[in-house]
Amino acid sequence: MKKVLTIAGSDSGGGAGIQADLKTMTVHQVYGASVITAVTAQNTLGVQGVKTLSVQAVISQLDSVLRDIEFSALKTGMLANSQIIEQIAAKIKEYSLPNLVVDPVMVATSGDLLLKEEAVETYKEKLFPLAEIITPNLYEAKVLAGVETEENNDPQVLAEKLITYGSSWVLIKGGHTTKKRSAKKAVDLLYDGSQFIEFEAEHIPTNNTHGTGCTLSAAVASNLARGMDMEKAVGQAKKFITGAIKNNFPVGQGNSPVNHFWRLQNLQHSSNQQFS
Ligand SMILES: Nc1ncnc2c1ncn2[C@@H]1O[C@H](COP(=O)(O)OP(=O)(O)O)[C@@H](O)[C@H]1O
Ligand SMILES: Cc1ncc(COP(=O)(O)O)c(N)n1
Repeated sequence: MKKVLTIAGSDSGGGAGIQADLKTMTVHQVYGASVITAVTAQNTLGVQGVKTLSVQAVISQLDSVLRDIEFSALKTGMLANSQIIEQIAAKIKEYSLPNLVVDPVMVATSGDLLLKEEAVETYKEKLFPLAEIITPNLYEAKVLAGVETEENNDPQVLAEKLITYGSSWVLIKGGHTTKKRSAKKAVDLLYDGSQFIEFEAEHIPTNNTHGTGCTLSAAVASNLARGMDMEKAVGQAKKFITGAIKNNFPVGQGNSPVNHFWRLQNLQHSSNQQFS
């Protein structure tokens, strides 16, 4: 079985972060290991507290797993600050880890900040050049491109800017343009510096989208670990997240997480053609 590592924050509510990643990896039939960067006190209503671990604590977890386990892919989620990003980048280089998926998490769906502002430059300088793919949402893409005005919402222009930071691929997620309940499509844009590929799915009119970004990037990492090329890995991950949003179920009193298990239910009830 292929092994995949997530380096991210813990969501006590179980819908995003490390918890979403491990559930996603499990239903993709890869072995998931985790390095925790921060512990959030979080539920479906929002983030009530954040305790970021010391750089030493993060690196010691990373050394433990990297000395022992061979990973076919890894993803990063909430990295909290620039010191953590810098040290993680150094370790990824040291161990020549393959198939790095960077989800540059900045803000939770609830609006709570998960990254120090000064860390944006460190992402660009240290981590993106090592990444196979970066997966910002539209808001994150604009911050990373240094674009703040409303008129610069064109994902193609943003992708062209972000690819210059050195990742092999950029995926700009369309969830934030499709938050409006009237939206018909949820479109994500993949770019490798020469070709734009759009992934289109039906837009599901719901607020129960907690953990969508984490889940999508963990699915991409799992698919890459299983040997898919980037276009297929993203295409399958997009189908997975769409089903997970569609099949959400009530969890707490706020915005429910996506349903990671729909794929298991689906596997039980179908001949598994869709995911083979
Ligand atoms: N309401 C929705 N209906 C269908 N797909 C959605 C919806 N909201 C988000 N998505 C999809 O979920 C994935 C994560 O996107 P997004 O929500 O923008 O990321 P993030 O959680 O990082 O903000 C993308 O593939 C996006 O198109
Ligand atoms: C620990 C942690 N990591 C990431 C997110 C972002 O997830 P989302 O934007 O989908 O709520 C989160 N809420 N908590």
